[in-house]
Amino acid sequence: MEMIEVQGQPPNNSEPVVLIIGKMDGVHLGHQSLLQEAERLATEEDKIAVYGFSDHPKWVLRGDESFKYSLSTIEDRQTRLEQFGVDRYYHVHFTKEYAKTSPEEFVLQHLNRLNVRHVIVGEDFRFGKGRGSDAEGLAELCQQIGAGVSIVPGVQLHDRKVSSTDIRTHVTQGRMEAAQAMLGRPFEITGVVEKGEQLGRQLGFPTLNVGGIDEYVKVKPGVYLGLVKKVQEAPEYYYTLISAGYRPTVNGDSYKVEAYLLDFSGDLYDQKVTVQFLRHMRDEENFDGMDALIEQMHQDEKNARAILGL
Ligand SMILES: Cc1cc2nc3c(=O)[nH]c(=O)nc-3n(C[C@H](O)[C@H](O)[C@H](O)COP(=O)(O)O)c2cc1C
Ligand SMILES: Nc1ncnc2c1ncn2[C@@H]1O[C@H](COP(=O)(O)OP(=O)(O)O)[C@@H](O)[C@H]1O
Repeated sequence: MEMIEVQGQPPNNSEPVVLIIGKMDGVHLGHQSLLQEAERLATEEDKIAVYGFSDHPKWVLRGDESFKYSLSTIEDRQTRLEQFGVDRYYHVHFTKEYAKTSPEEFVLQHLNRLNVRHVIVGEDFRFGKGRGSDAEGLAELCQQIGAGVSIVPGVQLHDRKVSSTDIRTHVTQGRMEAAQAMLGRPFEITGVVEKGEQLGRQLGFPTLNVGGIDEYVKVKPGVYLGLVKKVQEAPEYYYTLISAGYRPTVNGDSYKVEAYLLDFSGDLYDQKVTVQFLRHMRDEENFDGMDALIEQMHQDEKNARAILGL
């Protein structure tokens, strides 16, 4: 997929595009409905493009930490959107300055450079300085640049609209099944295996430490059942016990995600892995000594095997 970095105005473009506006964090069921609409509307000549913002406005403008972290990195979004037929991603740098763009400037100057045939947004879309305009306002302005607009209704799940905000809350509360229901797949993070303190193998539970995951929302500290995928040409999956948290028993100092792969032995250092969270098994505990921790880890493994039929 083509990736275009945008600071302020996007570059001129000649090929016709069907454009979806939104960060698409997580590419959840609601986003997937916008993607289906794009597939439906795009003709042979059209490119399908996403106009996505780099950071959440509530983080950039208000410093609200709960909007700092994401369900997906830009690489994750790229991979996923490509699978849904997207040809191009405009990665728009959302800054305090950019937030001053008026609705008119956004459509008549920015979008007007893109040769947009059709724009697709969700029904609650707001845009422009101070969230000044909405989907209807977009439709009116787009008439002036000869682009059609589709306003796609939100996807409902059990009386709530599927949203990235709700999914982030589910993840931080350890509700992995609920997150999965809204995403249409398990919540996952991708990173590179780093060296830890080499304590795991002494305890009989070697764990790979997943590095480079600072952008992701932090799952609630605890033990999870999940999968590890080795990201390579022919991916391999392993059932896994995941420990996420601060490791109070061993005086851990920072938040870490570690994975103990069932029925695996080998070296995974420096490999790229994806960790998928399937279900929360228990909260993280501060054990009185290593023996109690080891005993509990054996129990965790037993519980996991029982669930998986291993
Ligand atoms: C199944 C499992 C459960 C764990 N549960 C806890 C826990 O409840 N409390 C805790 O402090 N650490 C827990 N840990 C983390 C261990 O303390 C950690 O894996 C160990 O210190 C090894 O660290 P290292 O990989 O950096 O060497 C758990 C690890 C695993 C694999
Ligand atoms: N079943 C397994 N699950 C996770 N990692 C394993 C497993 N078997 C071997 N390993 C390897 O051992 C490393 C973890 O060993 P550990 O003693 O916990 O060291 P570290 O503290 O560096 O993570 C992993 O990064 C991986 O390369």
